[in-house]
Amino acid sequence: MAQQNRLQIRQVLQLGRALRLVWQSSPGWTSANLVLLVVQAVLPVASLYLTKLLVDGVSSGLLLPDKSSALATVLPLLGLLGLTALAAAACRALSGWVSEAQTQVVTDYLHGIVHRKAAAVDFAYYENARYYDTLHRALQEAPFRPARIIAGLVQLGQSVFSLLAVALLLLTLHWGTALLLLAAVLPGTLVRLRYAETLFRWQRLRTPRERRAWYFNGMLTGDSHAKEIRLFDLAEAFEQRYCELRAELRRERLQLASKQALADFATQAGAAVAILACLGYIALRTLQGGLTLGDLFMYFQAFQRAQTYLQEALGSLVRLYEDNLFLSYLYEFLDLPNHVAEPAEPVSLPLPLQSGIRFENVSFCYPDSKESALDHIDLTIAPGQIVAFVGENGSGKTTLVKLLCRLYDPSAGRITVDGIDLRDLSLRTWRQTVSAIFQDFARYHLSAAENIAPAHAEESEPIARAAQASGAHEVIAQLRDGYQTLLGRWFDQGEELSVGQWQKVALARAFWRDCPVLILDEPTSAIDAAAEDEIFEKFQLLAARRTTVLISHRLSTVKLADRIYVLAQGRIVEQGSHDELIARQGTYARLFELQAQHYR
Ligand SMILES: Nc1ncnc2c1ncn2[C@@H]1O[C@H](COP(=O)(O)OP(=O)(O)OP(=O)(O)O)[C@@H](O)[C@H]1O
Repeated sequence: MAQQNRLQIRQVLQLGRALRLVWQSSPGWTSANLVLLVVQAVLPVASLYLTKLLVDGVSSGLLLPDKSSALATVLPLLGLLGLTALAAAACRALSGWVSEAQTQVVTDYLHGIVHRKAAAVDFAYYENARYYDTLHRALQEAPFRPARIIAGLVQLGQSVFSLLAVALLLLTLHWGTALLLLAAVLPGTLVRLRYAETLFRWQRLRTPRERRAWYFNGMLTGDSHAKEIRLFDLAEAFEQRYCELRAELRRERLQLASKQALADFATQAGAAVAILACLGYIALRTLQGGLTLGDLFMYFQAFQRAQTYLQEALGSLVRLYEDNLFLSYLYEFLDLPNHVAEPAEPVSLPLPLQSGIRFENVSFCYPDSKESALDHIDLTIAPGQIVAFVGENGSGKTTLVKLLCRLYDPSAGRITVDGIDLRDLSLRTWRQTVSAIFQDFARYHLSAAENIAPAHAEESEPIARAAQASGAHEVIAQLRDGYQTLLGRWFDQGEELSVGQWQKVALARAFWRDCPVLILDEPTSAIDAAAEDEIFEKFQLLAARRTTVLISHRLSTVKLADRIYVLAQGRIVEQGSHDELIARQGTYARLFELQAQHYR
């Protein structure tokens, strides 16, 4: 409990971090907001004082024989009051506009921060459910909490400034009024603080269920499951599970909302009692002749306003506390550590490669997993060599290339390139050295050219060359606008491709980056046999200068590799050229024979 409290206090103390974010995103708008804040605080007090002068002017005018002479006092006061009201209205409008503009800027800025972090965190996080909970909470809270913090701070500033001004006025009546004010507002505020904490804790616990509900929602409304949902008649079952989850969350949220309603009632009731006591005192003093009618009016108003300001100030504090608690979700996300770390002093990698890539006794176990996915792997990939990995599902082939791409670091052993540990190269250097296509390749709903070279779509020649090598050129040439055609059906004018055509485009992307190391994880699984043959014919030319790692279940493709490694349960069980492995009559030969039978 004490630890929890300490944690929460630390979170609240991070208000500085929220303010820094707001300031960094929009210094100009923040300054404008501050100026408006001060002006808006002063205007109501000026208006109160002018009203008092007006009431006193009118009441003393009533005693004069020539009533019209009182107009000389009253009319300018009326004019000033009108000007004050006008200025207050202008400030309110301006303040609304400034706040809106600032909210937009801060929200976009925050999204930018989240995007950069999401792209920079270890890939491992994307294979971890807890990360998605954290990301989900950050995405839910990041866009609007800082804007609410700004609004809360503006409100707090306005209320505190106005309160100070009015409190000074009230103290001229009696010091006890300040105590009455506090007694009116404090208890309800404390209850609301408690409620904010309860809500925060609940929100944290509900994330997995909420994400599950979103998952069903996504399946019911997205395109990736639309076929199966119709064919297997899954809509009703999924809808029911969605509704159950939502109903459970709704029930819990409503319980919390009723607690909040109680807290609000406590605030209001306390305030009503205090107002009555104070108003009674002011009326009594006026009847006793201690106050003029103008004073009566001014103090009545001042007390009511002070009570409103105090309530607003404490309400803003509660909201700030709550917003800050919820912003801790964003900080939790932004502070996620990377385990695949950049070296303190990166070593440079001279190209072309000399001795090649070595796995030295490499073992790997996925985080939260008990079984090793790779077990004491030792192998060498010479520069310019085509090396293939084969093995049954789950034998560790993709894990091996994930390590090679440094999406993960080995749990034991090391991977070297020309004798340099991968961990000593800067991530950027290594990732620029490697190009890859994975089984779950991406389909960008962008133009065909952007699909091949996402950030260099204007480089038409190398794009076309890569597309020719992968067989994508023939596909793209038939599209309405060639390389400028938008692919996919997400956006208007987009043209959908078949799975194999998409794969050819993804393969072109891997070819386009003229990197010394090329990784092909099931690159032609959806491509027809004739096209595959052609691709690999061109590919041998293309790969001549490159070190290539190929994963494929099609052993007719694997045949072309200089060296083949057969994996089973994370270990290398056979290795050699195609002919050597066939001669050995082991697992590879058996698998090859099995596949060949289908074609006889
Ligand atoms: N993110 C992960 N977290 C935990 N375990 C994983 C993860 N990814 C894969 N594994 C496990 O690691 C082992 C090796 O998986 P890997 O994907 O490397 O196999 P593969 O040989 O590429 O299989 P396939 O031929 O089906 O693509 C499997 O037992 C798998 O269950």
